[in-house]
Amino acid sequence: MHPSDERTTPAPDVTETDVVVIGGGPVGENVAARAVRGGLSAVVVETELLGGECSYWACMPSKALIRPTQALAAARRLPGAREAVTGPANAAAVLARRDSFTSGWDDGGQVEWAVGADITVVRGHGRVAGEKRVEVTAPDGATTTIAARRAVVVATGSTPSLPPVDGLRGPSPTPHWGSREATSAAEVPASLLVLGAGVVGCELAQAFARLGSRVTLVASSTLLSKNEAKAGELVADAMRDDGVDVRLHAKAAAVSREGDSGPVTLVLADGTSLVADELLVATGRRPAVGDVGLDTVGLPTDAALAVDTTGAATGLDQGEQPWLYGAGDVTGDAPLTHMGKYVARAVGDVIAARAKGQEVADGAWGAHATTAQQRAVTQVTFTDPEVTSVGLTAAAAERAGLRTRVVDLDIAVAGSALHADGYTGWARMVVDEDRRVVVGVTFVGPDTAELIHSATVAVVGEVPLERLWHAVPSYPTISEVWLRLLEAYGL
Ligand SMILES: Cc1cc2nc3c(=O)[nH]c(=O)nc-3n(C[C@H](O)[C@H](O)[C@H](O)COP(=O)(O)OP(=O)(O)OC[C@H]3O[C@@H](n4cnc5c(N)ncnc54)[C@H](O)[C@@H]3O)c2cc1C
Ligand SMILES: NC(=O)c1ccc[n+]([C@@H]2O[C@H](COP(=O)([O-])OP(=O)(O)OC[C@H]3O[C@@H](n4cnc5c(N)ncnc54)[C@H](O)[C@@H]3O)[C@@H](O)[C@H]2O)c1
Repeated sequence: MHPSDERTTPAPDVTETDVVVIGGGPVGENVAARAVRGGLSAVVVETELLGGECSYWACMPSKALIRPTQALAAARRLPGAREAVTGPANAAAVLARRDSFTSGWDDGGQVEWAVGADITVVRGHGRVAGEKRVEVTAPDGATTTIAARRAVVVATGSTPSLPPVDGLRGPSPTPHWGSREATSAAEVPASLLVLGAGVVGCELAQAFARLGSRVTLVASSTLLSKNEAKAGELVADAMRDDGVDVRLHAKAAAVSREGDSGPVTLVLADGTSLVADELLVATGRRPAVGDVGLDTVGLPTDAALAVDTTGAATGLDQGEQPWLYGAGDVTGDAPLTHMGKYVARAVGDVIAARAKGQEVADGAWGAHATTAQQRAVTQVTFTDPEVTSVGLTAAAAERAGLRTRVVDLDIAVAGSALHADGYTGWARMVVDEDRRVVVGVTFVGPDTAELIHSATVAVVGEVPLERLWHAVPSYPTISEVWLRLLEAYGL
């Protein structure tokens, strides 16, 4: 039973509503909130904790683990502040602060928010059960069916995917940490192997290293390989400075463990044996479509739920009035909280608009279109240095057939020099030469997270370079990098 069950509307009370949302993560919550704002009633079916992965095992706890030691590292870069840092981070205090951000894994606050927003929360496992119907299995095993007058939205998120490595395959893989165990860890292991150097692997490898673990990071290629290559290089350098043993182009062959909690061994394809107290497997996630009843409407249960630009499911005949929608990680598109919530707002709004017979604005950048999913996905990887990006990488722009010009430079402006001694940063601007607008930007460097929104506005606004020139960065800030990028371009 969930701690906040008494604040949750019991399932049997609800048999019909306008919109049923399966999955109460950040995305499902936002779909429901927008639908209610549009005058509809909405039920969210949640099997675990309202708020989803993001609130309890992903964004919030991981960032809470990262931020304190980033502040320490920032102080160490500043003579005058550096001298006041007289010891290592207090790991117990960091973990306690992390606990406060997850509300001790109690979703009572979220349930209260939902109730206040006129959203009905039903505890249980939801499955599509044919057109406009959702079957809910309550925690006690009781089953009920909710009819949706307008729409069913699948927002079930994603689950970790294990690589085909001996000892990790099969129904009972070697005990190890996934991102859940890492972000909710009760203590910092003396040594930690991290398999996978994507966003989860990199953020958590550095976080645990800075909290006192001896960390080995095993990357099958380079670090953060979905980003511009330079980003991964700079993060690898910083990791090494933090004492992380970074293994690039390493292939994992087998994993084993002494008992359930003894030391864990990771054998690489070249025969190298790595041993540590704990192993974090962070090799990606897959859409949670397995047990959601998509087969009852003829959709596959082993692939992401494909959707159009209004979030309506494709692959089944929905006519003029779609009833099945998907949003968030389950769609496989940009698995990020802020992008999922952006889609959620469009989905909630479009369901309400269609219900009222209003015109749907689904053209590029229309109110009901999720155009940014294709053209302006933003992401911050909270390593130190942060890796922040929006839109297309240079390679993606080329693949898209654009005639591009790429401007690269080190971030070395008055603002960055003042920000930290020895500030190391890098910027890339990708310009569509035919339209003379920016289609992609990457910044790598301490505290560039707050800089990326300027780039997002430039990309989404399709601001011509000649007009961007008149956006004057304040002196002395790291934003002066914009002026240098435009000068390097030739303005
Ligand atoms: C370690 C880590 C750190 C991350 N950090 C960031 C970050 O800093 N910034 C960022 O933007 N993104 C981050 N992400 C990604 C982010 O967590 C996801 O993109 C986001 O949670 C997706 O939201 P969602 O609502 O689609 O899915 P989820 O948050 O996964 O929520 C889905 C919900 O559906 C429920 N559910 C599933 N199946 C059913 C069912 N059949 N019936 C009822 N309920 C069901 C689940 O219990 C869950 O509550 C991180 C991910 C990880 C793993
Ligand atoms: N700050 C953020 O925004 C943030 C933080 C964490 C996670 N996320 C989201 O969560 C999603 C999942 O993150 P993730 O890091 O698990 O996935 P990912 O897809 O970003 O990275 C997985 C990595 O594992 C590697 N890999 C796969 N098989 C391997 C193997 N056998 N051996 C070694 N490496 C292997 C891949 O090459 C890849 O680099 C991301 O797509 C991201 O959108 C976002």
